[in-house]
Amino acid sequence: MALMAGLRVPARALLRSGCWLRGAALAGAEAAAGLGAGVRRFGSQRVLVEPDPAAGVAVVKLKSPPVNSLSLELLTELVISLEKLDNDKTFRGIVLTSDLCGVFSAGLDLTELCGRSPAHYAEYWRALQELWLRLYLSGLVSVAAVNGASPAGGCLLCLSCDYRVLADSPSCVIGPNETRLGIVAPFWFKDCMVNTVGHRAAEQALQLGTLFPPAEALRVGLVDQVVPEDQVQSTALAAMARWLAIPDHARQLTKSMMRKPTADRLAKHREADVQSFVSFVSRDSIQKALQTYLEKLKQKG
Ligand SMILES: CC/C=C\C/C=C\C/C=C\C=C\CC(=O)SCCNC(=O)CCNC(=O)[C@H](O)C(C)(C)COP(=O)(O)OP(=O)(O)OC[C@H]1O[C@@H](n2cnc3c(N)ncnc32)[C@H](O)[C@@H]1OP(=O)(O)O
Repeated sequence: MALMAGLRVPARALLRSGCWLRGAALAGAEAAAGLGAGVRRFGSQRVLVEPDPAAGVAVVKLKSPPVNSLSLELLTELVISLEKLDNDKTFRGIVLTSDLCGVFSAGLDLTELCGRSPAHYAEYWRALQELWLRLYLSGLVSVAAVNGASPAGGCLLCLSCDYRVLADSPSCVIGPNETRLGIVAPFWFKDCMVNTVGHRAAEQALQLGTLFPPAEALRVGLVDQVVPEDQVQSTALAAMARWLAIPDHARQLTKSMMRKPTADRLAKHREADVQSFVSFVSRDSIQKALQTYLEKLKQKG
């Protein structure tokens, strides 16, 4: 741990801030490329939105150090940003990526699932459902530029997008590792897996809690492209251009036809799903398993 301005800041977070410095340099490059002129970044504390109105695309960056775990705050801020972009006719597509080095998203924030009240668990789960439904059914083209590890809930975010580009680095693992924590992915995560990689591959990955390295993720169809780390965003933007070449109304109706039945399974039973989660996560055995996992993570650090 390093001490900074009276706050305990993990050394890893300071290292990752190297990415933010690189981000500042990139901002200069963007300005030089014309993005700066009259185009302003917006967003919130944990979600940075870099709009390119001329292209109709916004790059949405998760920036909740140290690992972009999906806290209630991050979920809420992401929903708000997506809603804003969905309702703004300027935009036809988003690239979802991470502003941190080496991590796309660590999945659900385990501190939200440990030692809290049933009311808190319910609020948290509703926020996660809201984010998934909004992203999964968004009329915008969504491309995930997966520039870091993306376990469990991080993988769900990627699967909710239309297209996935993963960085070719051994640390960039992606997959549904829930069972390894002693927990169970919700049925709508399972459905997303099945829709993406097929029943057999999904069943194996979900039961075994597999975290796929890039080449395996590509082979199984969990991601669509694997490219060198420094080409993830440009490749995502190139993919976006291909998707944007299709008329919106035809693509959107097709997307809805493909995805609505899956989304409706949750939309029609949201409250039952909340209650099922609350009773599952409140069990002593699950609380113990989550605490133990969280402690192991902290000791590793
Ligand atoms: C009946 C059924 C009904 C409904 C469904 C029921 C239940 C479903 C319930 C839950 C579903 C959950 C899905 C999930 O997403 S669970 C989360 C799974 N995520 C993980 O396993 C990832 C764990 N993290 C890592 O593997 C690594 O941190 C990493 C690869 C992402 C990054 O590695 P680094 O070496 O770069 O960083 P670390 O040193 O490991 O971590 C830094 C720091 O961050 C803390 N942390 C990491 N991950 C999480 C997390 N997910 N939540 C909270 N905090 C996390 C870690 O402890 C370190 O903290 P300190 O700095 O030491 O304090």
